[in-house]
Amino acid sequence: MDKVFIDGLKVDAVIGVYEWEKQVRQPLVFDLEMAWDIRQAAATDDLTFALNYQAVTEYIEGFVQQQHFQLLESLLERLSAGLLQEFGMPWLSIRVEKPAVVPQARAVGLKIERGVF
Ligand SMILES: Nc1nc2c(c(=O)[nH]1)N=C([C@H](O)[C@@H](O)CO)CN2
Repeated sequence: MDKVFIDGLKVDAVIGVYEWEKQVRQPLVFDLEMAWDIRQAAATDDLTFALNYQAVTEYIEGFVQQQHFQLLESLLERLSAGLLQEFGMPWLSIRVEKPAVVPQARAVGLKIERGVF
């Protein structure tokens, strides 16, 4: 299956389990791979038949800025469910980094896959 990707999407979010984290916005960085058969878009040269990565980007920005979760797990589970429903891709892989929150590490985070590949 073909894949559409978004790499290094930075969105500021209120997220974290500690009290100080509920008072500030922290950067999150998302990487996505989304399964999509690109052949109809390629044959017609028509965005209507493509998985529009600009629209996906704007959906993620809106979702993350409106939600206030403690755990990255909660954010990714709900965000991936929303993306599958809104855009109809059969499968996605989504990775989120919280840079610089754990001083010993460059970044921490998680990666999940949802849907059927
Ligand atoms: N698996 C997870 N571990 C941790 C999370 C998380 O969301 N998922 N969050 C935190 C804190 O909020 C972190 O930002 C600071 O240590 C800790 N561990």
